[in-house]
Amino acid sequence: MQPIRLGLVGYGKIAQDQHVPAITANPAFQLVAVATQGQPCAGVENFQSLNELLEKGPQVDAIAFCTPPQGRFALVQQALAAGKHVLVEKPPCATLGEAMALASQAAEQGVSGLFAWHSRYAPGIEAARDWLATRTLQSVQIDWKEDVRKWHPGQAWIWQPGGLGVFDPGINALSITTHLLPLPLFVESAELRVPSNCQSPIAASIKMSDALQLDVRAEFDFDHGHDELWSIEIRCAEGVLRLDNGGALLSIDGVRQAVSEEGEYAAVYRHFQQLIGDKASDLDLQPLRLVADSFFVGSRASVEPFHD
Ligand SMILES: NC(=O)C1=CN([C@@H]2O[C@H](COP(=O)(O)OP(=O)(O)OC[C@H]3O[C@@H](n4cnc5c(N)ncnc54)[C@H](O)[C@@H]3O)[C@@H](O)[C@H]2O)C=CC1
Ligand SMILES: O=C1O[C@@H]([C@H](O)CO)[C@H](O)[C@H]1O
Repeated sequence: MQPIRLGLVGYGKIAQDQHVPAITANPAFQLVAVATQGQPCAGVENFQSLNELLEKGPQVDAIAFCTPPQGRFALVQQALAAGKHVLVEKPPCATLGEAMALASQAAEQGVSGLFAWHSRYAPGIEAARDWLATRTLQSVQIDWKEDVRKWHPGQAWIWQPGGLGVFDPGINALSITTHLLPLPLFVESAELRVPSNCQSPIAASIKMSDALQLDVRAEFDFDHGHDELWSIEIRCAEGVLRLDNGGALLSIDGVRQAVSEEGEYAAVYRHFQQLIGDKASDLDLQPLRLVADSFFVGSRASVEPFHD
């Protein structure tokens, strides 16, 4: 079987850390070209833009997008219009409207699209989802705290409009939570703490609920220099489920559970391969909607300026 010829746009941190290793390890894909504005990718043809890749580069069947969310919409639109399958890093776009338009265009074009909510593929998520399916939910506490200087060094885009600030990692927690829970969530209130020299928050407290008044709370912190914390604790009538390390670890009533051995991005690309084979798409908008609603209803507090 011929491999899926893959182009990649935006050869930055996540492309180097995760995407290229996952693509290289999956024989169903062959990375044949990269379009990027930073350092080139070794071993493949490099182009300065998607336009140039599509016009002058080798034939590709699919394109992975690892650019910042601002400006990504036009790029993905161009790939869809060219009949390419698309894998789009999170958050899919800078706005909910753009993401909705991409979902419609992928359907109209009859190509496969994947909004790669990578945290949904963490090793403990499916076992957690199976356990929760027969339990009585009481409350959810999300704590998602990391150091932006470690994960986004020098990335000014994250503090600009459309860059989401702390919701850039925080949306991962929302993508897991919305995948685990049976009913859609909505935002009741939010407090956004925005550095005086930034356009997006460095910390946020969010209160969410669902149609059955489930109490869901989230604390996001992007300036959390010491022990990073990526945890979701779900209290049920029958016991307490806890995901730690971004979903890599699962415990129930304090007892560690067996989890998958597959890494997040290996699973993302295996899913993308399956969608292409099934002529299907997976373009969930709920995590981005919760972020948009947090910005809609969130109170703002100005905090000290951020310096990288
Ligand atoms: N940094 C991290 O730990 C993670 C980041 N992500 C997501 O991946 C996306 C990218 O993040 P990073 O890799 O950290 O950012 P980055 O700033 O390191 O990389 C972005 C890359 O896109 C390139 N680029 C920008 N505009 C372009 C254009 N029009 N055409 C071609 N290339 C263009 C830049 O030259 C740069 O190489 C974001 O949406 C982020 O949320 C996802 C998981 C983890
Ligand atoms: O998607 C993302 O993951 C984090 C980090 O890589 C691990 O939590 C990063 O801030 C965000 O872009």
